[in-house]
Order: sequence, then structure tokens, then C-alpha cells
Amino acid sequence: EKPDMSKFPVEDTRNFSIIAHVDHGKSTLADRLLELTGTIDKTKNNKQVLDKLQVERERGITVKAQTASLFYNFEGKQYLLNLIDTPGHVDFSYEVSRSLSACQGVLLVVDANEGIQAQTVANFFLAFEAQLSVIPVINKIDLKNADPGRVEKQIEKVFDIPSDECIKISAKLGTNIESVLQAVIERIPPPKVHRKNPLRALVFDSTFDQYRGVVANVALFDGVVSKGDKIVSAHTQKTYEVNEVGVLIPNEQPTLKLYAGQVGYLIAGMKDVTEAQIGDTLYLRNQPVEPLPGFKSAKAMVFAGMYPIDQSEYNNLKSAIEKLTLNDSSVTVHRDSSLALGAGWRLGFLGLLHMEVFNQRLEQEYNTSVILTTPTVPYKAVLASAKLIKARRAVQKHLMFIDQNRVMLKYLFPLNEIVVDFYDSLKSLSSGYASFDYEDAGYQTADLVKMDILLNGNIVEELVTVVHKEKAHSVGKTICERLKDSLPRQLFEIAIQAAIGSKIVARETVKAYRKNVLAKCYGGDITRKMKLLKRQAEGKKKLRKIGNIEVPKDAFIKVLKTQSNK
Ligand SMILES: Nc1nc2c(ncn2[C@@H]2O[C@H](COP(=O)(O)OP(=O)(O)OP(=O)(O)O)[C@@H](O)[C@H]2O)c(=O)[nH]1
Repeated sequence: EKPDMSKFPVEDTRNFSIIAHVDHGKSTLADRLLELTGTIDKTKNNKQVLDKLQVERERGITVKAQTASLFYNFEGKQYLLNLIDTPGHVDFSYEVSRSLSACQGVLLVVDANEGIQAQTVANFFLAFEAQLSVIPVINKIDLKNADPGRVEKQIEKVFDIPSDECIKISAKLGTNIESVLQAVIERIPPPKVHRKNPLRALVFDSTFDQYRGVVANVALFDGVVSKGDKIVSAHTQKTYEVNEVGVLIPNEQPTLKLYAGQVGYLIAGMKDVTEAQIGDTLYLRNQPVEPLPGFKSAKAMVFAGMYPIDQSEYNNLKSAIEKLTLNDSSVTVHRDSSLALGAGWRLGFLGLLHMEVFNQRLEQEYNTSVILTTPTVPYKAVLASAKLIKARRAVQKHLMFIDQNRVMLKYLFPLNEIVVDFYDSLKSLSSGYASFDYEDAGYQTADLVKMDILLNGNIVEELVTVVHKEKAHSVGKTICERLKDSLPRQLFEIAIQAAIGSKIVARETVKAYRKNVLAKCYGGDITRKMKLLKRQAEGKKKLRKIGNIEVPKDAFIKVLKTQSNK
């Protein structure tokens, strides 16, 4: 029985998002909203239900925005509430800004103990600039150190929202969740759309399904769409027949139609990932419309090379990358090749965490195995005796007090200096209050050298870096030390060296060691022995050989990472 979505007029519809700093409780609040509206059964086991990806469950963070349509009875009327849960970490803010384009309001969740944090501010301004209604929700009031009164004052001061508009809840215990739904209905306006106009649907997200092709998440700005409609993509100008439309509750539920103001999914026989662009506008074949503005493309901050471990896997990996970048359109992809690693790609990410999550999703969702090279930032090279050129030092450009609490500083920074751990250091130095954004200021000349890392005299392609001449020794030393920590001992001694040309600037040694996996097996349980040997063989597949040295492929990421980078 397919639900009839026409029974939800525009004025009984609300589209909203939950935004917050990382760990302030968005996904937990989403669980309670799903339970209270009967979307999912109330059990003790509902933990971050909308975090469906394995990587999200393992890391306990949201990396993908998720949509859920909730049906809620309030004062004798049934409302349709479309909720989009978004990630909190800065590396995934592209997901947040896209999600907001389908909304008229947000729940701004703030931890009652930690108060306003960097991403609280950054996400608030995303919502504010999009002219959305902001409902502040102070969460975790059950915590011993919770101080909702103090947080209320912060919200009033920083965001200019009267403190009596704050809703105090415990998402964990389910305290006061009804007030949140009531506020969504009373304080967020219904979408401004027209059902009588020709169809205008915004593709704000999409995934690739092996059997059904592209599944597009759509927000309808005008008109109606149903199965059998002939629709055109403004981006490709190709025509498709709609096979299925539906809502996410939070799993796919086919419906008869989707109407303007509603958020759902649409399948229209797009078999190629390049056909479904996020930000695309879909319209009816005979009724062309002005396309919606779409989205600014994301700006990559960190670049890394990606190669198949075995070149015969190239095509599989290519298709996996295409499908995953459809779901994560903030990754940029360019073909690349390397002498040592063969044909591959150069990928751009929004940060190191983003890079790791993308890599993990490729492995878990597409069963691939890849080599990632050391992440770098873009340089412009002028080939004058192999010297690379770019800016290095930070120069202060601007200082402005926004109010007693906030000061805005503008600096010119070499991008290299801010990509890896700048954000984490800034956050800890400022007790989490500082937020950080950047824009491109062009290229500048600088005194840079190319540094090689050698294992027993063999260059490790993945770790070739460009460093400022004055920092070469200290950077080389750190890389060698970290590599020493992440290299397992082998049957022979390994010399780890950092070199500029033929000059060695740092050195570490890994002593020889024999790992006998069978040592643990006393006696003759042959199946146990076979199991251990098999496990060791599987472990080896995750290794890359440099000379005769086996290097675990995650060693490269570990080398570049500093502190715990949540
Ligand atoms: N004590 C207490 N803990 C809570 C409450 N709400 C959430 N938590 C806990 O806070 C942690 C983070 O909650 P999440 O819902 O995953 O936070 P999030 O904002 O979705 O995190 P990201 O998606 O990674 O940005 C979890 O361990 C929750 O159990 C609450 O009301 N009280």
C-alpha cells in the first residue's frame, strides 16, 4: 500500500535540519524524534539509527547527511516533518551546506556542559546566511556539570537569540523532546513552493545502487512528480522515465507521487554515475523551467595520490571511486600516474579525516584495497634546477573585534602550514572557541626543497615531500621517527633516512626481529596453525614492498598524522 502524499498540504509540512558541533548529540536527538513520531520502535537499542554507514558506526561520528520523513500528530492535525541529520566535523561541512538548501529551519544543538564551540558558530552562520529559522536546543541537561543557564546566555550574546527561545533537553534520557517537535511546527515556516507550477526538483544528494542505478535525493520546489513521468536533467539535457518515487522513513518507502515542499527519493534509470550531478535540477520534458542555483563546488584542501595495490585492479577501483564520489561530491578526482605505483588518481579532500573516511568507505563499501600517498597541498612548480616555489610564512592582514567575545583575525598562510593539524592546535589553544575558514590567496615565491625518505637506500615514492629549507631537518626527523614507530620489525635491520638530494638530514633504525606466528601454538592443533598462517598471509596483502621491506599501507597516513585527529 503506497502512502498518498497529497494528504500533506504545503502548510502542514516542515523541512528542517539538525546542526551542531561534533558530539553535541544530533544523532541521539534524531533517534528520539524518530521514536516519538513512531517512525521506529522504541527500544533500548536505538543508537544513532541514521548513522547507517559502517565507518560512522565504527568511528561514532556522522559523515553523511541522512533524511527521514516523520509523521506527527499535533493538536488534531497530522504534520509531515522532513528531518535531515548532518555531520558536525569541519571536514564534512559541505554536507551541511547542501542539506540546508532543502530546509526552512534548523535545530541548533548545543551541549549544556561544553557550551558554544567552533562548529556551533560556523554552522549557525551557515543557517543564518541561508535565512533559516534557528531553534536553539540545549542538550545533555542530565549531565552532572551541565549549566544550561550559562549556555543560554552565550546563545543570547553570540547569536542574538533571546534566551527564552532555548529548549532544554536530554536526548539520551528523552526529556522534553515533545517541545522540540512543537517548536519545529510553530517556529519553522512551511516551504514557499507552488504545486500548480511545473515540476522543479533539486537533487541535493545521491547514491549508486548496483541494481537500480542512481537513487537521487530530491527536494521539490515546484510541481508534482510520479512514476512514469518523463523528466529532463538540466545538467545533461537527457530525458529519463521515472521508475519510482518515495519518501525515506528512514528506509525507502515508495509513494504514489511526491509534491512540492516534500523531500524524498527518485529513481529514473540513470545507469551511469556521471548522469546524476548533485545540485542538478529535474523538470518535466514538456515543461522546461529555470534551473535552481545548485551548489558551490567544494574546495579541496588536501591532495593525495591513490593507486590500486595491483594494476589489474585498476578498472574495479575506478568504478568504485566513481560511485563513491557520487555519494561524496566534495572529493575531486584527476587521473595521475607514478613510476613506482602505475596508473592511479590524484584526489582532493577537505581534510585529513575526510581522506581517511573516504579510504575506509572504499574498502568497506566497495571491497577495494588501495595505496594512498602522503597528503600534500597544491604547489606551482617552476622547473629551475628542480626548485619548487611557494609561500611559507603567515602574515597578519586584518584584526577586528566583533563583540566582547569574538575577534576576527585574517592571516595570509602557506596552505601547507594549515592543512594537517592547524585546526586541532587552534581548537585546543582556544579551548574550542576558535573557528576557522579559509580562501585561496594565490601563489607566492618561497625557499623550498624536495625531501626524499629512504628505506635501506630505496626512495619511498609515497613520502616524497616539499618542505621549507629551514624546516627540512626537523620535518625529516619527525617523519623518520614516526615511520620507525609504524614499521613492524623484520628479519633484517632497516635504515630510515631523510635526504635532500644526496645530503642525509635525519636517520632512524629499526632493529631486526623475527615474528614467528606459530610460536603461540603449543602442541599439534593443525587447524589452528593453518588459521594463523592464513591470517598472516592476509595481513601481507595489506603490505607494500619497498625494496625487500614490507610496509603496512596505513603507515603513510600514520606518518603524516600528528595528535589524535577526531
Ligand atoms: N549524558 C548525555 N549524553 C548524551 C546526550 N545526548 C547525546 N549524548 C551522548 O553524546 C555522544 C555524542 O552523541 P551523538 O548523537 O553521536 O552526537 P552527534 O552530534 O551526532 O555527533 P557527530 O554526528 O559525530 O557530529 C554519545 O555518546 C551520546 O550518547 C544527553 O542528552 N545526555
